[in-house]
Amino acid sequence: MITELENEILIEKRSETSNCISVKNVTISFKTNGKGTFTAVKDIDLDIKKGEIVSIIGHSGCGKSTLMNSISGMVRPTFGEVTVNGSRVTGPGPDRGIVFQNYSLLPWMTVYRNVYEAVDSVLKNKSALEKKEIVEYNLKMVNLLQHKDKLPGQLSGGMKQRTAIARAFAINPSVLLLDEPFGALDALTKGSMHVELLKIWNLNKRQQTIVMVTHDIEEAIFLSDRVVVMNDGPEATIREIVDINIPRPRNKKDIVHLPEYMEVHDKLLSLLVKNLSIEDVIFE
Ligand SMILES: Nc1ncnc2c1ncn2[C@@H]1O[C@H](COP(=O)(O)OP(=O)(O)OP(=O)(O)O)[C@@H](O)[C@H]1O
Repeated sequence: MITELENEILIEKRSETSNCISVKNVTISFKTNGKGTFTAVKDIDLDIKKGEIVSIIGHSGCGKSTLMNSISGMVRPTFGEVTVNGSRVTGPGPDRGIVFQNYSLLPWMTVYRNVYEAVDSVLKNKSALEKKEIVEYNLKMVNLLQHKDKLPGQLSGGMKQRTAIARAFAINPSVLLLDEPFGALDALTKGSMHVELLKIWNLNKRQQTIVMVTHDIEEAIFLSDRVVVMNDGPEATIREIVDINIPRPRNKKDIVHLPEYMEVHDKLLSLLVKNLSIEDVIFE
């Protein structure tokens, strides 16, 4: 007879070996206006295990969103394939919640309605009361309950982004795809959203797979198990995948003093920043 805890560990161990997302030999080219093609990313191979948090980092325009969109199903690979939970991705699906950098809220619906519609279309077997509770819980989490009746046009950039985050969290998908989700937020809100994200991940027994595009090295280290560093495009490839071996739970204030943190921070900086210092210019 095994205990509940042993059972959970067994499940976790089993899931550690199974890939949730598999990007196989993916190349993505776009048609350009002048009848040519532009290859954004080339020959990408990336396996992400169930329950992993993986960040994608790289310079602006290198193809992070393109790679992410091949997982969300918004962009079809020109070559290669992406599978999620064993099924080939052919379009968006309710198993993947997405937060874009440009919010993507429906402008004619209130904050409450934007979240409710998503919950209503995905969690069909919940009662109306349960759906209302889920929406309110998630709006409270992002501090927007008091603004629930506003339209997107009446919100600040950060508030729009928080609405989009609440909407993605509310449907509790097995895969959460976050494209610079916290980019528009002030440092304090960003910090508390990081904690909320990890809280939700823990509540789901760390079984939810999270892929996040970011420009923020500290954010990537705090949240991730691995950081995928991309080369510049066109024809961008994966430059290196860096493991973040910092034990969880992580405390933002404490981890920065750990040798593992400093080592991985240095490594990411040197992979991403070409010139770490500038020569003083001497005017004669
Ligand atoms: N639909 C499209 N048609 C043509 N080119 C595209 C399309 N989508 C993306 N690209 C090009 O692909 C390249 C990668 O774009 P992508 O948005 O993936 O970069 P990114 O790394 O996410 O950038 P950022 O960090 O600035 O958001 C860019 O050169 C972009 O212009």
